[in-house]
Amino acid sequence: MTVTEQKFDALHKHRERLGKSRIADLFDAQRFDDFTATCGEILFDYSKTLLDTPARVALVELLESVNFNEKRSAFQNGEKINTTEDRAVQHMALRVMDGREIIIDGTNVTPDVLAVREAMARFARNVRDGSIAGQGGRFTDIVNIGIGGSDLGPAMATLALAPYHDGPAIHFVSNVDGADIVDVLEKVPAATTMFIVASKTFTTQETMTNAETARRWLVEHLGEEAVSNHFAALSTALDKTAAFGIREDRAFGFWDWVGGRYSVWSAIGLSLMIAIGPQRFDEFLSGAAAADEHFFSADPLDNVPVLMALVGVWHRNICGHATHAVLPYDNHLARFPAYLQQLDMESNGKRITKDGAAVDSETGPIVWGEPGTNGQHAFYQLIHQGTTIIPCDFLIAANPAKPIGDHHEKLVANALAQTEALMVGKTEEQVLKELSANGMNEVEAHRLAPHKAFPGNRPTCTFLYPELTPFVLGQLIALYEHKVFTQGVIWNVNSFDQWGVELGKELAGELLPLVKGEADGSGRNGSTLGLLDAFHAMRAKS
Ligand SMILES: O=P(O)(O)OC[C@H]1O[C@](O)(CO)[C@@H](O)[C@@H]1O
Repeated sequence: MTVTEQKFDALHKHRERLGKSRIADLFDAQRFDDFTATCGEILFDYSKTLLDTPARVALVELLESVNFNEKRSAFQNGEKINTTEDRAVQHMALRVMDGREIIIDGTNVTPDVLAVREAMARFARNVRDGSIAGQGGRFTDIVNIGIGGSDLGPAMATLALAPYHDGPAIHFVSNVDGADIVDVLEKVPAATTMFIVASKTFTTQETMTNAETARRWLVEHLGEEAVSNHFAALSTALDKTAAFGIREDRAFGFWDWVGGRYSVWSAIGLSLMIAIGPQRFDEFLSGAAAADEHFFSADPLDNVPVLMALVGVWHRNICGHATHAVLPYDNHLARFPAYLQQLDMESNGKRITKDGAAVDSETGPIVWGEPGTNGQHAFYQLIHQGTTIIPCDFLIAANPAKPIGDHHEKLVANALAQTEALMVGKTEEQVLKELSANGMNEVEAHRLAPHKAFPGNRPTCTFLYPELTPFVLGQLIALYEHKVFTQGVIWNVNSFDQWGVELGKELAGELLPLVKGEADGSGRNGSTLGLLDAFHAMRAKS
């Protein structure tokens, strides 16, 4: 047994020791202080989990057994930790605010980072004040065309920071489904619309198809000469942006050490910067930088992303919980769960270790979620009474984005009520007592009681922050990024590649001629052939 296997084994023993213990029974006067940590003004509460002090000690020992400090330093120092693509991983360099040196491959990348950030800020300011204008005057609408990390980050953050939005309207087009771009083109005025083509590789099928469609539409409305003024690009492949016809001074670059799902801090954040202005964008970066500082310096028990990771490993590997729900009680974070799906599942959805062997423990959980209170009236039934235990993250702002009446107090009361109900539950005896107090006869009360009882003992973590400012949003995202990194270290997987998306892309390329009816499918499986035949028959009828 390796040392890490021994540590996992010890954790399983802690789970056995805790047996049928109730989370609620772990509470004493100290537990809240002891099982919370802060990153700046963000409070992370993991006291409503079935972890006690000895189990937590064992989790920290697990972390030590994988040489976490050494691996975190390698990450921080720009070593090529993305070993299957031979790349460093340094999205933290994009949020350096003090001009400090960041060395990658022997070169200080900070001057280039700052130069692009400054060029973006100039461009954003000029677009916002109208000194860069379209054929019809000041740009009223910006359409970001991108997918995955080139869409989810800016789309999530632009919605999250809606209260700070004082620039032109921003639209996001990602899907190759023509409905996505057509819906947007139907509502934007060509003469005052700018298209930002966001693609790290500038080869992604969905994005390039949408970009070509946007280009054709613009040319139809305004003529070929409009393209240079109505298009910008964000990419690591500046040769390709030029080939598309995008002016050099409208193409903003970044680097291969920025993963797509970690790229909102780079030029990919341009649409967000145009929405909220460069100063607010800097605050967003500063929040992430503050979370970096925290992650790279705090001791494990004070380190929020490390604790998030350890709690997650406890739930995934030791308790066997396969999914993880993210439940923002903050409507502007509606896209946060989708953003985290890519961040977490594309990073740690792996079955092979960094050494090329099959993993011997479960890796990334299924991440999902919706804002509260909406989810309460949809899927919370299963979280409370279903057969699967789902650890949840609740996110709560102390202050509302849009104060009105007592909405916010009601929202917060609901969030706290859910975490309490999930932990405490309600026994059949309690239900029986309530029903008979309400005058129900005994037979009927006994018939209903099992349905109305809640098992409780369902774990939750809560993030409480003063208000969803650009700074806090930057912090929150970076905390989850570093959680994902830490779990990747524990599972010994490469959190920075995504080969699992390739096969589907290849097959889509092969199938396109069949879908277009330009080739026959001999040799393909019966289901795909059957579906193709049915598809062509339906198309022929319409
Ligand atoms: O920015 P690009 O190169 O268009 O890629 C978009 C997305 O596609 C992926 O490579 C997965 O298909 C993501 O990792 C990435 O964010």
